[in-house]
Amino acid sequence: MKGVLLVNLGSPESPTAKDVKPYLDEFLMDERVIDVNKVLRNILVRGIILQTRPKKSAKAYAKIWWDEGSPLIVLSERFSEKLKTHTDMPVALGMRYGTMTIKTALQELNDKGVDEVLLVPLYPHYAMSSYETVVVKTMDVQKEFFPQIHLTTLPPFYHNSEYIKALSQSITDGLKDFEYDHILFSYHGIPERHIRKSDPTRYHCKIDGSCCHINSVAHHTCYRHQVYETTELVKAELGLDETKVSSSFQSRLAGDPWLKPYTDYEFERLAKEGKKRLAVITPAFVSDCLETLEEIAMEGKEQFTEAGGESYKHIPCMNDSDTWVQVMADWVNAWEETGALPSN
Ligand SMILES: C=CC1=C(C)c2cc3[nH]c(cc4nc(cc5[nH]c(cc1n2)c(C)c5CCC(=O)O)C(CCC(=O)O)=C4C)c(C)c3C=C
Ligand SMILES: [Fe+2]
Ligand SMILES: [Fe+2]
Repeated sequence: MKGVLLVNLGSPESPTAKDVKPYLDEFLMDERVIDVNKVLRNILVRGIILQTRPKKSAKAYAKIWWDEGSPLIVLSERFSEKLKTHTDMPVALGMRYGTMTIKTALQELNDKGVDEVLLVPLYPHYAMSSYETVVVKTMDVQKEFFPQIHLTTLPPFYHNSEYIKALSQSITDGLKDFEYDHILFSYHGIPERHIRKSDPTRYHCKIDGSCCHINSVAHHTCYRHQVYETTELVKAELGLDETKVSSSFQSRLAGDPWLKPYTDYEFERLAKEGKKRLAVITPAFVSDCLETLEEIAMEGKEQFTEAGGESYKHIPCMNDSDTWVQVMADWVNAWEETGALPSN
């Protein structure tokens, strides 16, 4: 029997430093997130970052936490529950980090008699720190505990036309009551080094924008190419004015250079350029989370208005919108019926 495994990033158990610390430990000790050798990673993460970050992160989580729990978890659960009403297959939800494990979710499917699983990493774009780590972890768990299960993985869907239409619809809905001067597409950042590491040709990705429009096999795993492609396709779908749209990268940690331009610098630049009314969309995330609700909706608004901006709107992620659930249902049901996976 076929079944679906949805996997998102995960959240701490509660917005306290005590619970944020083990969550961040698991997250940042992932070799695909902080990709240095184990000894150095240990020093960096446990000796430096975890000394101060849990307290700071817990404060941020406390600002966005809901009565039901972490927004990312609650919204992923709502999405999963809605998807169940659109398919005959069993659907389970797991998280890459934290207590809602991939193993438990696979066990749930296994107990229902599922032996063919469609793995759906809940990320539109490929990055070693998001999509790839979910795939590798799920394959490891499957090999060790569920060797009888056959796994198929949904490819990154950043350029799929149904996804682009659903994302565009969410922008149209989000802008119903908001006149904008500019729309900023703010994607989660990654270190530039990750782009080079994920380039199978080892020479294509230059990170300066000179490569992303040249056709290459490297684009299958190039986060930078994929996010710019999403922006371009949405621009075309909605007929947006070229001068009123741009992309940027948020959520960087200190250290090596991350993908530029940085979102917080863009808030200032756009305000100084005279853009008074800014809408921000965060398409690297399908569910709202700390990075959208705190960093963009709260902090971003403050940064933009302090720099001279007047009105600001964060457009929510697609979350459990009917349109987005229907798109996912069409993909998983097509796989159930014919084995086909979504293409462009
Ligand atoms: C080296 C550090 C990090 C990389 C690389 C990274 C990539 C990356 N992350 C997401 C999605 C999310 N990240 C979230 C939170 C978060 N991310 C990092 C670090 C890196 N992410 C940290 C330390 C944190 C925790 C919070 C903090 O202390 O700032 C979240 C939110 C989780 C939640 O509970 O709400 C998401 C989602 C992607 C898609 C990605 C690569 C493209
Ligand atoms: Fe992150
Ligand atoms: Fe590129």
